[in-house]
Amino acid sequence: SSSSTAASSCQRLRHHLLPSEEPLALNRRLARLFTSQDGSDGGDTQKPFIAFVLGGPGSGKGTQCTKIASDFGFAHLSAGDLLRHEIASGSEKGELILDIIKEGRIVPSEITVELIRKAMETKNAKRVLIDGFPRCEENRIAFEKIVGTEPDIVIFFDCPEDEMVKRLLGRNQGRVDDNIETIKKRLKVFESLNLPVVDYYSSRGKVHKINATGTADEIFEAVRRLFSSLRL
Ligand SMILES: Nc1ncnc2c1ncn2[C@@H]1O[C@H](COP(=O)(O)OP(=O)(O)O)[C@@H](O)[C@H]1O
Ligand SMILES: Nc1ccn([C@H]2C[C@H](O)[C@@H](COP(=O)(O)OP(=O)(O)O)O2)c(=O)n1
Ligand SMILES: [Mg+2]
Repeated sequence: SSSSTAASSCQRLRHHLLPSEEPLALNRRLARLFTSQDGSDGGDTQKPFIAFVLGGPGSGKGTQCTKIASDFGFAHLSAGDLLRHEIASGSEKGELILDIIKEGRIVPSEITVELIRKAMETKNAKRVLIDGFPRCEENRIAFEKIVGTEPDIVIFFDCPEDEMVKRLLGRNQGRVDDNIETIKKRLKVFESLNLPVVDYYSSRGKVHKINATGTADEIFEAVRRLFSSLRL
């Protein structure tokens, strides 16, 4: 929005301010008004509501995100899909990403965060699900630095390993990493690098743990309860 709009808003808002109010307090109040959650500014200046969606490989992140997106009006950004899209583009960066994904390892944060940042900018959505990210502390710190914000909530889908393995072996999407050797590596990487990120957000009171066993519909009942309880 242009500065003239801001200036006229400023004038319109003067009567909300006390005569004695300090300029700093005035700026703070204006900033708050312009970032209010009422949706009146079309999403341009407003910080989106961000949910990180975590869980082991095969825990059902993608499946549940599709449902959340359609029922609660979220944009769904899958870090894995963004990386696979880069592979499919045939770029040199894509070749590097493919080599890493085949090994079950984590792609350098600057690559993934840049893809997420661009996708967030393009979608310009008020509510965003970031699926499969951050996968490690390095991912988390790079996001905070480059995007300059933190998630509002973190969803963690808790699923036993044997169930995850069963689901991944039955996924049938032709993925280069859904074979038993790579799956074993991904599970190790999940435990050693991704669980610490969940612990970090737990200590900050942001994690909502959901039991990810049962049918997709049963799990979504718990997910629906959670999202219905949020002030979005
Ligand atoms: N609750 C569930 N029970 C059984 N299979 C499931 C369930 N949720 C998802 N799946 C299937 O398991 C596989 C992995 O699910 P997906 O949503 O891709 O998980 P993630 O994104 O966490 O790897 C997919 O083939 C999906 O259809
Ligand atoms: N933040 C991320 C997300 C995914 N990746 C890579 C490494 C992961 O094993 C693959 C696949 O991720 P994806 O989230 O699609 O996989 P799952 O849905 O958990 O089965 O992509 C990454 O390097 N960094
Ligand atoms: Mg997925």
